[in-house]
Amino acid sequence: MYILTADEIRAVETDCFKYYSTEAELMLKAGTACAESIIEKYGDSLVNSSVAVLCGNGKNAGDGFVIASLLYAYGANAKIVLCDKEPEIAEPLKYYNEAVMSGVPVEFFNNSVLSADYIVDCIFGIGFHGEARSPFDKVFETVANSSATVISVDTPSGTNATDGSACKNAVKADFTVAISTLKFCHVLPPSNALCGEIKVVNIGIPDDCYNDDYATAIMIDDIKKLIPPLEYNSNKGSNGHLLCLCGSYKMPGAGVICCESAIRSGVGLVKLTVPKSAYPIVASHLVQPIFNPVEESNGMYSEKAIDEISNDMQWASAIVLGCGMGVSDDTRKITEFVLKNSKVPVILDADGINCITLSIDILKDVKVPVVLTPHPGEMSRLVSKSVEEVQSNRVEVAKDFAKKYGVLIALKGANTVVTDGETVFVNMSGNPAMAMGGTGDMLSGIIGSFVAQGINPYDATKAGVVIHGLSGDNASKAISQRGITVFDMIDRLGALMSEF
Ligand SMILES: NC(=O)C1=CN([C@@H]2O[C@H](COP(=O)(O)OP(=O)(O)OC[C@H]3O[C@@H](n4cnc5c(N)ncnc54)[C@H](OP(=O)(O)O)[C@@H]3O)[C@@H](O)[C@H]2O)[C@@H](O)CC1
Ligand SMILES: [K+]
Repeated sequence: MYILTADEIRAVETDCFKYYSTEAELMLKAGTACAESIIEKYGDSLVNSSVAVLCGNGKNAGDGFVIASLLYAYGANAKIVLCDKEPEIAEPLKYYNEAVMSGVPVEFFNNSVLSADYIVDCIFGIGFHGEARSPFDKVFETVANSSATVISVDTPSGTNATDGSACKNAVKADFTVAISTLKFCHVLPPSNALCGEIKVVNIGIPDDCYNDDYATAIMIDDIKKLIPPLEYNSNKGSNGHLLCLCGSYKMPGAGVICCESAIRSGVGLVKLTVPKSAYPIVASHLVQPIFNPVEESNGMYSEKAIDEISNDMQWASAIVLGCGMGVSDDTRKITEFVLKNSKVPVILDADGINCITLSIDILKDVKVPVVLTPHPGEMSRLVSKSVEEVQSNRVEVAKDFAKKYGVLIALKGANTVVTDGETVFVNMSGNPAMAMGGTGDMLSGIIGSFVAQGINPYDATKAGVVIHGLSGDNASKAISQRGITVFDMIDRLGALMSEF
C-alpha cells in the first residue's frame, strides 16, 4: 500500500483522467466507495439517524454530495451542510444538483450540526494547507465541540496530506475513509492521531498511473513473504545464533526482554553476555539462553570484558547491542569495538545508540549491516535536532541519516518509519499501549532473531516492527491498553508467529 503526498496523488489522478476516466466518473466512484464503507461500518444504526454531511468549496465536497445522496437513499436523515457557499467547480456542482433533485435537504452551516448523530467531514481533502480561514475556523471549532461520530472522507479536514501537520481544531475523526491510497497525514504526527480507524478504498485507478518509488505502508501479507518456513532438517545451529549484549545491574530486565523476544520469534540459540551482577537476576527470570557473566564496572560492562565479548562475537550470526546497557566510557569503548570488529549484522538500540552520539562517524567505517532503532529522543541526539523537529520531519530525518551513514533506521513511535536511505516503509500496526519501557528491547530482540535466522536485515526490520506492533495490538485487545506489560506482548508473540 502506497503512501503519497498531495502532489503525488494529483499526478496519479491526472494520468488517470488522461487515459481512463473523467473527473466526474472518478468522483462518483470515490463518493460511492466512501458511502459503502460507511454503511458497512455503521449499518442499521444509520437508518433514521441524523447525518450532517459537511461540505467545503473543493472536490472533497464533491465526494460529500455523492455520499449524502447514497446515505439518504439508505434511510438516514442525511443533509448537506454547506460550510461556506454553493459549489462552483463543475463536478461537485453536478453531484450537488443531483442530490438536491433526489430530495436531500441542504442548509448553510449553523449550530444544528452539534445535535447530529454522525458528521461526515467533506470540508477539505488533500487541498488543505495552513490555518483554517474564515468561515472554516468557526466550522472546525463547532465540530470539535460536537459529540457526533465523525467520519472523515479522504483526510481529516485541517490536516496537511503531505507533511502531516494539523491546524487549530482540525477535525478529529472516529473513522477515515482514505481514497485510493494512504497519504502522509494518515501516518505522520500529529495528524495520524486524528484519523481514528483508517480504511483505504480502491476507486479503480489503474496501476500504471502509479510509479513505484513511493513510500509504502508495510502490510501483514507483505511480511509473510519475508519469513521463510523452517527447514524440515533444521537444528538449533541452523536457526541462528543471536548474541545479546544487553542489560546491566540497574536494567537487567532489558536483557530478559530482548532474549525472550528473540526466542519467541524463532532463533535457534541465544547467548546473553551480561555484567556479572545482573546475572543472578536475569537467570532467575529466563533460563533458555546461554549466559556469559563478564567483568563489570559500576554494574555495567567493563572494558576488561572485551576479550570475552570478542570470543562471543565469533559464535554469533547476529548481535543486538545496547538495550539496558548504560552509558559509560567502558560501554562506549565496547560499542565501538563491536561495530568495528563485527563480521555479522548488528542491531544497535537504546544505550548502544547513546554510546555513539559523540562519535557518530564510526558508522561510516562499519563493514556489516547495522540497524539502528532510535526513539525520537535518541534520533534527536543523533542528528542534533529537537524532538519536535524530528517528529515533524520523521521521514526525511530517518532517510537522510540512513543514507549519510549507510545504515538501516527504524525510527520508532506511532507508525514507525523504516528506511535504508533510498526507500521508505511505514508500519501500521501497534497502539499507544506500547509507549512504555521495555517495548524497544522487545523489538530489538525480534529483529535480531530474524537477522540471526538469515533474513536480510532490511526485511527483518520491516517484519520485526509489524509483528512487534501486532503483539501489542493482541495484548491490548485481550487485556486493555493501559493494563498490559511487555510480557503480555511477549506471551502473544509465540502464538502470533503461527501466522508467519
Ligand atoms: N481530482 C479528482 O477528480 C478527485 C478528487 N477527489 C477528492 O477531491 C479532493 C481534493 O480536492 P481539492 O483539490 O479540490 O481539495 P479540497 O481539499 O477539497 O479543497 C480545496 C479548496 O480548499 C481551499 N483551502 C485550502 N486550504 C484552506 C484553508 N486553510 N482555509 C480555507 N480554504 C482553504 C482551497 O483554496 P486555496 O487556498 O488553495 O486557494 C480550495 O478552494 C480529494 O481529497 C478527494 O476527496 C476524489 O473525488 C477523486 C476524484
Ligand atoms: K475530509
